[in-house]
Amino acid sequence: MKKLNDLFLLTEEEIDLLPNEEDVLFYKEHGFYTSKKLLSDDEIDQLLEASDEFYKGKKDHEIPIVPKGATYWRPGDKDNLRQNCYITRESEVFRKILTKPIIGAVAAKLACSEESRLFVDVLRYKSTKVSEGTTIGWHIDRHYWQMFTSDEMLTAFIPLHDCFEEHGTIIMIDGSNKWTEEANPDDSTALHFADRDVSDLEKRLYAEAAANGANVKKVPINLKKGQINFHNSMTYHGSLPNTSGRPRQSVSLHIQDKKNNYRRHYLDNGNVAAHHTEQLCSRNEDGTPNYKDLDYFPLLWREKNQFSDI
Ligand SMILES: O=C(O)CCC(=O)C(=O)O
Ligand SMILES: [Fe+2]
Repeated sequence: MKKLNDLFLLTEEEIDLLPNEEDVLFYKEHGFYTSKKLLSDDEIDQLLEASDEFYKGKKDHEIPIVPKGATYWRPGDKDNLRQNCYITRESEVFRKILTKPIIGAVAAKLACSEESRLFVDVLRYKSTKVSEGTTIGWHIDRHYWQMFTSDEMLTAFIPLHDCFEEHGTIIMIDGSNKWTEEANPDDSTALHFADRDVSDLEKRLYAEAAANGANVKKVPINLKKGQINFHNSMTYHGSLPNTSGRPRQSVSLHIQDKKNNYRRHYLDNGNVAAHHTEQLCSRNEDGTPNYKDLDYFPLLWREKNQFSDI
């Protein structure tokens, strides 16, 4: 029988791509880390081609329902910012390339975890020279993920081309992963950023910084094709319109660390915090969503010797 271990081997070259101790310390201190080139030009080109096909309607598999609350662009929808959750389920090419062990291994190393599991993904297409609806307001991903126990979940931002400030690349708020929530202790931030007012989010960012006695230092993340930026779920980030002349195309992979689990969390309005993935994944015996359902949340990486046969 094939051992799961065999699926999680890195080549010598890939081992050299892992973050070192200093990189992990940088990540802990600043809340983000930019990798070496983890994807080849050929892999990125395959992803671009697959996304062109996807936007024309080609799907290798279809999710059974588009869950309520999931962003899911369809041809004919407004074209300023296309956002499609579940691309690694619907496209074989995305699935194959983005579940390469090296991506999960880097995530695990940063989170100091023996394992990483995919949580959910979003393919994005930010039209060029369109300002309306293309700013992604300041937020921390944890606000949307209150149904989880772990603060160590993280996101891999993977552009499908060189991605610089002019493309409206992702921007990190340096060190904000260490802030505690002082100024905005309510749950309105749990609304998806697409449903929030950008200037309100800007005000909240500055209020939060002031309450923490910190300055807002915005760090645009310039990435060469194949590089990936990882940010912690507690790090404030956002992005601005794309002025480059080409669409900004990217995928965000949201990743669970090993210890992450479901918890019942009540929002201020009395509702239980719920994520749209819960409409698809299996349930535990007690009826709670199974965030270890390896069908919906595949393993991206597991340290050797952690498990036996599959
Ligand atoms: O694509 C962007 O500019 C931001 C995406 C984002 O918020 C994320 O990856 O968590
Ligand atoms: Fe985010």
